[in-house]
Amino acid sequence: MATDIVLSVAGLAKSFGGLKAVQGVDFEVEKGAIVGLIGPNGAGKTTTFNMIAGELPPSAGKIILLGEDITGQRTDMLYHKGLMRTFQLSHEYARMTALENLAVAAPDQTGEAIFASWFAGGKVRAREAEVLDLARDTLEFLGLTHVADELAGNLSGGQKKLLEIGRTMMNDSKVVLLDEPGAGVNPTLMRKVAEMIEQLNQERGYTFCIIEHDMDMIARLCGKVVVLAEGKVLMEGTMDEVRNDERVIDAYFGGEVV
Ligand SMILES: Nc1ncnc2c1ncn2[C@@H]1O[C@H](COP(=O)(O)OP(=O)(O)OP(=O)(O)O)[C@@H](O)[C@H]1O
Repeated sequence: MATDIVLSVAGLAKSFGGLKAVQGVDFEVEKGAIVGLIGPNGAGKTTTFNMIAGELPPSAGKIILLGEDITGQRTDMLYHKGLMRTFQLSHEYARMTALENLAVAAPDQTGEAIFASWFAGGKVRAREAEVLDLARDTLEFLGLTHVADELAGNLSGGQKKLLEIGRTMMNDSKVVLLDEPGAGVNPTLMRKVAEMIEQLNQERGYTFCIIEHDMDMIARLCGKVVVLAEGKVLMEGTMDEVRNDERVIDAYFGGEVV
């Protein structure tokens, strides 16, 4: 395998009873790339993410992260290997503040999630002070400093999306799977989310794989787009190639020009 491939899936498949949700999917994500994973509802995109992120065991196939076979490894193991995902519906801790939500996403010095020890009492350790500093810096990067002490449950949908991206920054994740970062976000915030992704990609070297239904966002961000339909890769190419492909127009866009 070429060294510049950070993530690859080969023959990835998942069945739920008799339903073949994902049927032998292959694609590669190059280091420093932003790859789009698109397709109509029910195409198998989230199921593919769930398998890569260790939430669902594949029925068949292989997942290679940074040269290592990670097929079937759990989410927490992958977290320590620098792979994180965000969710279509944000997964914030509603009764914790925005700052605390980021702090608990950081690993502690031993590499364990800091969450377990966070509220254990005792004096604040040096690492916790460090984590709080990083959480504050991350909030500043996200433009969320003004809501640092607000309960995460009270944030807007868009602010919660930004917080999700912030969680991946607390672990300095190098490979990030974003599941619909634009869903439920207003156009202004959508541009901001796209800017954050570009900044993390260009300035911090993060590699992204993004599921998104907003084609403008995909066109803006992604060099390569992988199109799934009925659990299979229909094609991959640039957004221009994808837009003009008859199979994609038929399968994904119902015959209408994108
Ligand atoms: N846990 C599950 N049990 C049974 N069927 C499932 C399960 N998860 C997904 N499916 C089915 O697998 C297929 C693929 O679903 P998936 O969520 O991966 O699609 P998707 O491309 O992400 O769709 P969307 O764009 O609507 O989010 C669908 O038919 C869905 O109903």
